[in-house]
Amino acid sequence: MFSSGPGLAIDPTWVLGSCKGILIGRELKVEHEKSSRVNNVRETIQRCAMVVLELVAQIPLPLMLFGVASLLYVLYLFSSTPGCAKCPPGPRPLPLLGNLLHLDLTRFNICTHELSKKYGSVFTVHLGPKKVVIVTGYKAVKQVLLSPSEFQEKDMLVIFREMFHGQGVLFANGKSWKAMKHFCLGSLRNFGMGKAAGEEVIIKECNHFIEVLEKFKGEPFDVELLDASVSNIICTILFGDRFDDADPTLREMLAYLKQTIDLISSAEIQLHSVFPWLSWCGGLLLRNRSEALKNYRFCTEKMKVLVGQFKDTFSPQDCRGIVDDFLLQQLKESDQPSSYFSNGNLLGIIRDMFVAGTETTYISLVWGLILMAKYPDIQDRVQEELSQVIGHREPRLKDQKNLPYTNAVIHEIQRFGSPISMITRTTSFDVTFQGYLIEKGTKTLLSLESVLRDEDEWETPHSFNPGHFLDEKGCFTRRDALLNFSVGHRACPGESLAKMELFLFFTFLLQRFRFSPPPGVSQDALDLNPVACFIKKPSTHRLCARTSA
Ligand code: HEM
Repeated sequence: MFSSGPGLAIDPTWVLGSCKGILIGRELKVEHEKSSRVNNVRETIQRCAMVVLELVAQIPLPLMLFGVASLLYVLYLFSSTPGCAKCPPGPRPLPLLGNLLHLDLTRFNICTHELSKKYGSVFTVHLGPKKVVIVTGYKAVKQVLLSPSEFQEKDMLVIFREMFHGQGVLFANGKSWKAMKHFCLGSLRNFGMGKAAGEEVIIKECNHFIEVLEKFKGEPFDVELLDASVSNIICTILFGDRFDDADPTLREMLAYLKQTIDLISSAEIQLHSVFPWLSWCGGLLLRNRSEALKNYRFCTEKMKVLVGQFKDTFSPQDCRGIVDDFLLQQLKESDQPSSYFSNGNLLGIIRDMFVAGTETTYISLVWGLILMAKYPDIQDRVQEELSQVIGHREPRLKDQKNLPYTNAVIHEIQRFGSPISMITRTTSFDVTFQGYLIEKGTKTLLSLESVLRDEDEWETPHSFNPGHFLDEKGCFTRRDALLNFSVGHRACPGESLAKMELFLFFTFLLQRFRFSPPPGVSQDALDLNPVACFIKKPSTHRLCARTSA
């Protein structure tokens, strides 16, 4: 995915830094050695690369930049407009670099918005030599998502293929994905979603987080503290029990998850996805890639230990959670050589549920608290409604229908602060879409952000406005264009669970606390611009939570 990641723009300081690193003789590391023949070829390429880089490094920088710019300009002038007449339109690409120099990928959503104004809701850009079709706006994106067969497969960053090998759900395709998605939906229903037991698990975590916040006595706290409580919900559903907040396994997994998301957002990894052959230069040029792969291997080892403990204590009569449910299925299909219930898929399911079930919900909640601190009038109205309808007792899911304003605010938080701004697909065959030809295997980026900010669907798309979800009588009203969980065959299987979590956490916290910016920071100064990242995260990190009167 190329969401609002900080981009493919090549930072010259980074390139020079890497060259310098090479010249001072950093040791060559060649990853994933498969055969000595391949190694020899790689080593030769690396040696050649070093020689070339040494030569290039001797050229004065201004001269080198002038040379590269002139070469690209000449190539641009002599290149014919690529693509076919029937393909979606788009800016004219440079040879090799495509539109990388036109696109500010640290503001990819804004770029996409601007390009869609010029070229329409379906257009082509070239990320390096790779042609990518971008689809924007509610109508076009929904049409792709609900297409029966045209855009079936998910397209993935190269690093995800290297890490996950098509196991699990999130980064899988084909028959294995289908079997695992079916399992996830069924097992989530059994152990979490739409059940009283699921509600109890969430309420336990809400009360736990309230205790954590009370210890700050109104002093500023780091919103990242929320991640352990949110994560413990999916951990309980997976493993049958929560981790202590300070448990080293939980802390390490959360830290590695955050670090890996930042690494994957880096220019290096985005660049690698455009030019996969860069990995032939080993760990030298792609240190973030090596670091992300190392993190992933570390987490996989941790998960293997956990799974081992589960296998040792597994009893088919007493399923503790999704992991046991998987082991039971594995046992039932043990005589079927083609079964998808493999150990690899078990690790994949745990990883996907942990990642998707933690980061997205936690970020949505953080957006919610920041928005309440920024707009105290809206916070007042929510607290007034909670006090009238619920009073001092604990909120419950059944209260939702009696809290129209609070419900509208929670839905608007999901629209305004949706963590996933882009999803990817690829065409399974040549497709005619909205009159354009999209050739087989074309990477297709669907901008969910453009749906959630579609000017034809939302009255004030760029402002936080709970009125989007209220009718003229003040009753809560659903909006079809709220596609933050996606739709169609790849839609989020955790949608119901996430909605339960958002409602309960939000009402528990707002009933108990008044959220405000830290001392010295005004409401106006609270920054609503997301940090450029693979996942759309807010940049503010500290807030105050004072006990409500
Ligand atoms: C506010 C919270 C959440 C949001 C906004 C969200 C959103 C999404 C989106 C947009 C997708 C991609 C769908 C696509 O490619 O079309 C997705 C996939 C997925 N989500 Fe969520 N999600 C959330 C919470 C959760 C939770 C709590 C879980 C786990 C229980 C979860 C598990 C998954 C999985 C396993 C997939 C992959 C589905 C597939 O590829 O078929 N998500 N989610």
